[in-house]
Amino acid sequence: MKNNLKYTRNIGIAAHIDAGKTTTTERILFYTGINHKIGEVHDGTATMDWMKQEQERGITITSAATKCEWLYNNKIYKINIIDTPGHVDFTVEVERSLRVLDGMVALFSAVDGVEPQSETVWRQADKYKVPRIGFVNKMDRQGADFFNVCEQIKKNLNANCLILQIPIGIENNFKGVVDIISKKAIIWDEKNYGTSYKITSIPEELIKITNKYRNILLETISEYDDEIMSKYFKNPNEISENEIISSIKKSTINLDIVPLICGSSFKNKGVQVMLDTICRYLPSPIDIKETKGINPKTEKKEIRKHNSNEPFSALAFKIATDSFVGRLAFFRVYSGKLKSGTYILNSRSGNKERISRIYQMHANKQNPINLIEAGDIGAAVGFKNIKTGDTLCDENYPIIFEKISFPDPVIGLAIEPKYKSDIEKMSLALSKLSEEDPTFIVRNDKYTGQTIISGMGELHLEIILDRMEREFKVKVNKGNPQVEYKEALTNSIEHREIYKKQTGGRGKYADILFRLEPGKKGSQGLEFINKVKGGNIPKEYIPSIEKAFKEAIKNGPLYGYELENAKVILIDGSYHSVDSDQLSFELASKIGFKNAAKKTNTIILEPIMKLEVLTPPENMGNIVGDINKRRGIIQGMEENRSNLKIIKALIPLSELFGYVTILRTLSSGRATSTMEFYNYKPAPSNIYDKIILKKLKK
Ligand SMILES: Nc1nc2c(ncn2[C@@H]2O[C@H](COP(=O)(O)OP(=O)(O)OP(=O)(O)O)[C@@H](O)[C@H]2O)c(=O)[nH]1
Repeated sequence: MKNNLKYTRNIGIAAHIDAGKTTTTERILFYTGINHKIGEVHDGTATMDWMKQEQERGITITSAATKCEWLYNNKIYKINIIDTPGHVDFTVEVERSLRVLDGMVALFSAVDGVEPQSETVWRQADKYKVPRIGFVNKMDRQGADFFNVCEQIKKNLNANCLILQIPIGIENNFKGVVDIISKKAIIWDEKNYGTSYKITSIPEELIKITNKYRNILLETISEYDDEIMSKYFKNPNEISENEIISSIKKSTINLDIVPLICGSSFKNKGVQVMLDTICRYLPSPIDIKETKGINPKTEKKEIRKHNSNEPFSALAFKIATDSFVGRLAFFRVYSGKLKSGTYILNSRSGNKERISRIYQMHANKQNPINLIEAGDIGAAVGFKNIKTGDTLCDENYPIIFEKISFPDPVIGLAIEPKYKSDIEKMSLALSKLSEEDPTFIVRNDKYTGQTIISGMGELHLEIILDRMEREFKVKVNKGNPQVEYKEALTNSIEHREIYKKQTGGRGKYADILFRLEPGKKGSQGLEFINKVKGGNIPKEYIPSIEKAFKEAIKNGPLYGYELENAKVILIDGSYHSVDSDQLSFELASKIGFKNAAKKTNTIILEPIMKLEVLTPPENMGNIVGDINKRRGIIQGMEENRSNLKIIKALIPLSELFGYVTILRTLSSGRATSTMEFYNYKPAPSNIYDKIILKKLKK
């Protein structure tokens, strides 16, 4: 079939945990004919939750991609869907998916409204400028209130919501919706899993409210559309349905408005209309015309038009190990086409790679295809060296797209294999798992020699250990969870390092003079500036110096924790025409960093978490008192519609281990909490003693 980009949609479904993402995706697969039966999360039969751990726990852990087709307005639309996890420990899955998607369906629970993780995914979508529609799910549940959720979205997410539907009935009695644009009612059939529905006239009692919201709709879109505005003032009845639809699409793509609809995925109501809404308002790859990047050779900006006739370019957004096909790299094609069996350039590594096979993904199943074109999402095998965020391109037209940024892991765990003979198996498992997951990091503690694995939270590490046991057959002993601190320089130092070795034959020589400084506030990693004049250090050695410093800052001078940031200004140096080589300069930089860093003043930074507790009012005093005792700072208190108090606080991670159990005790099991990384802050001095004591004990 010809790839008609106009009728392609690449979308993600994202929300707070349990809002119903997987349930909704399962309905989509059923109504689009991909599945002949509806899979349910609670039965462990959801297609998209294919991992054993997902089925057992009823949560999504890894984002799954699939493709389906939907007939809208007499055209077949091809929709690539990514179902993402809601739990904050797996936020990386949302981040990387949003980076390559053109649109998002933000799901909300009609009862719980905007929840902490809804805010996180919303911010992530803002960051990547992803147009979105909102689907207020669970309209059948007791306490459901569509208009209240709309108000919360406006207030808490600062969104310009555009209500497109009025619910018909509510809770147990939820039957369907009034479509404000067509002024028609859609009532779902209770039988046949909602596959059939009636389109009828608006129930008498909803005419007034429909007219009210139709007016609000026209007013809102006319703010962004002069033509609609002038017609609206002359005679609103003259504005046609098609004009309204194309105006909404334009403003949605420009991120000016967010269309809102509602339904109940579990009760099979509203999902077909959601698919129509995706086709109607979310952008096709050609609505977003181009992607910007940098040509690594000229270092100049370039663009790739989203078009199959342009040179090939794609972004790898996920690496997964599959037991049958091996290492699978998921990628989004921005321009050109790729045939299986051909070569591409990985512009990060500079290596040419042969793509032996290309697949269209359906959860964990691969359907082999020969060709993939601009606008599409697929997976491939054959890569020797590939990382999440790599740009893949035509070797004659190299380009590097903006990288995906990932948060640093904050919780660590010391592990060792249960059986000595498993050492190699363990290191293979760890390297495969960290290749898949950029927020899972493995390091050796420089003081204790232990292997420390670190991740986004306790659940994240629990799942990693579970996967090690099941997929790689390695059992491990583990220590208690520990905080992954960071170190920060507070002053700058100038240092000269001369690395010299005379061995009789060709020796080694490198001389560098550099300044080591704290990095820019809020920045991460190394900023490297080369100020060497007149070829005192030949150009070809500079990248080795930069690489060595980048590596060196992973081991801070105080306790070996990673430096939050640093700036290195290479000022001068000298070389020897025979003895100098890249390795000499690399070693001079590594040793130079250690020696310079020893002379700096370094402090410890500790991760601070954003904690949100939901509790009955009578337990609030106890919980707030406890938060204060744990060095927490209360940020605010609110009340939700069920009269529960919401306590928001910033609190050091080191005070939050086992918090779920503590909260249970404080509230007799009635309060719940969510936490999410906020920032790093200088730790009080007693933390230094704690760290040293721990390391000495080991
Ligand atoms: N009553 C009702 N329950 C729903 C609805 N949609 C989902 N659920 C239930 O809510 C629970 C969570 O649904 P999921 O689809 O797993 O939610 P999710 O957002 O994918 O969850 P995570 O992936 O773990 O973040 C399940 O028990 C569903 O059956 C709905 O429309 N009405």
